[in-house]
Amino acid sequence: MQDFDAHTPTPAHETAIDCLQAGVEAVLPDRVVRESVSLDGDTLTVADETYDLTAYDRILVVGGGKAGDGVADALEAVLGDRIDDGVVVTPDPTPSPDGRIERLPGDHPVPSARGVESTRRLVDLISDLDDRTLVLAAITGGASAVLPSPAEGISLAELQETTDRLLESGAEIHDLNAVRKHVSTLKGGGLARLAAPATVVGLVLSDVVGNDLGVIASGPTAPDETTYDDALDVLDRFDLDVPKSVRTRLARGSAGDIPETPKPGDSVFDRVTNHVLADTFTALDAAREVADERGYDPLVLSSRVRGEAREAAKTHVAVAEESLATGNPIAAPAVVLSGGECTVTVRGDGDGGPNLEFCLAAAAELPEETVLASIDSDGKDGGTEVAGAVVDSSTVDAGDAHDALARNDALPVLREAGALVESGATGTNVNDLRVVVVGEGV
Ligand SMILES: O=C(O)C(=O)CO
Repeated sequence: MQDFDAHTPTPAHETAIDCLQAGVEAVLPDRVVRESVSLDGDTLTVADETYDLTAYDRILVVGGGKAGDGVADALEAVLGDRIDDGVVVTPDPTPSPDGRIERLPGDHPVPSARGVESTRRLVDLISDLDDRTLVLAAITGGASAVLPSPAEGISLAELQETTDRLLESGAEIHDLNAVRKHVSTLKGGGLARLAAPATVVGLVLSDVVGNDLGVIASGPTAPDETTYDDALDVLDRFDLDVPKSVRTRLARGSAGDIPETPKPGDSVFDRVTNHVLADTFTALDAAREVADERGYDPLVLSSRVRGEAREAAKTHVAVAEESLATGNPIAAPAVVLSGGECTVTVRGDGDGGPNLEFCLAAAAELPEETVLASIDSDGKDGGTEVAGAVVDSSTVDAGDAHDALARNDALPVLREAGALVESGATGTNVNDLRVVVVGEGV
């Protein structure tokens, strides 16, 4: 991963960026997998579980998402020629160093034709397995779009339109994925169902608040707690105008004409174990250490902040104000950290994403002696090519900020102010990471 590129005129700005960089480095798949997966003779250990490899004739690696490539690299490094075959689908696939795991392309945030083709290869690999096969599944955020397999009767164009509507709606990921799980074959436990009776071990990097396995990447290896009715309810609640084929499928499912996704207790999960190897808290913990080393009092406010980005920003400004005024919840100089997944309800046609909106809204109200930065850990906020921004009370004029927010156009204003944080694709994906440095730079 390249060093973050950001304007850091003061030590407080530097601290903010260094905290974020350390946070992302702590959740890079290579580091995370090597910390949790090891091979000793014929014993494979994943987190606290061991697998006797003499029980298997074949070991396959499948999966995908934004961190899929890194997970595959690390597994190749740990398992070497014990891996027999594999297909991993990611947005920017790099050739496998030893060619054991095929790396194929998929796209995000909207699924693409090449993603469908790549996923078909993965499906072919895991169809018809026996109980002497071990499947290691890289489950990482972004896979809902990167790894598409539209259900019968739904075209790619219809899946793309449905994804667009869902993304624009401001719906949270639980709702979004309740729909996606019911219009595709691999999601909602579909991968586990296809691979049964093989043993499936999910290696999960969570980008979902609360680490709900049924939601991360739309839960290909996890039981689905949602139903066709839930998916229909999402369409109604957000007043979503989706293609007829999608509504028809959900209605038929709701009427019992199409089988449900596998639920908790279903026998397809008898040989499935999922391990969450890293999440947002892992990143915040590393950021906290950096703040501590710099002489700040660190406080992890929450790894579960969600809701409309511009509203969450106000809460973070309020925390900074309180810290300066009364020393609560922590006295300055302090570093307040948070993570989570904010959303944006798109009303304008500008450029931006949740982290950019968060920063712009905060910049309009931040007290002096405060620096705030917010990034998407994957390095691309919303549909932009930038990770996020770092701001202080002098970054933007409050009126300009409000005008840009009304157009959902945070990117140009923050670019003009020289406030962008650029990292390129980081190769990993947990949630958004935020840092507020309150008080003088130490
Ligand atoms: O579903 C996805 O792909 C997400 O990014 C959430 O894990």
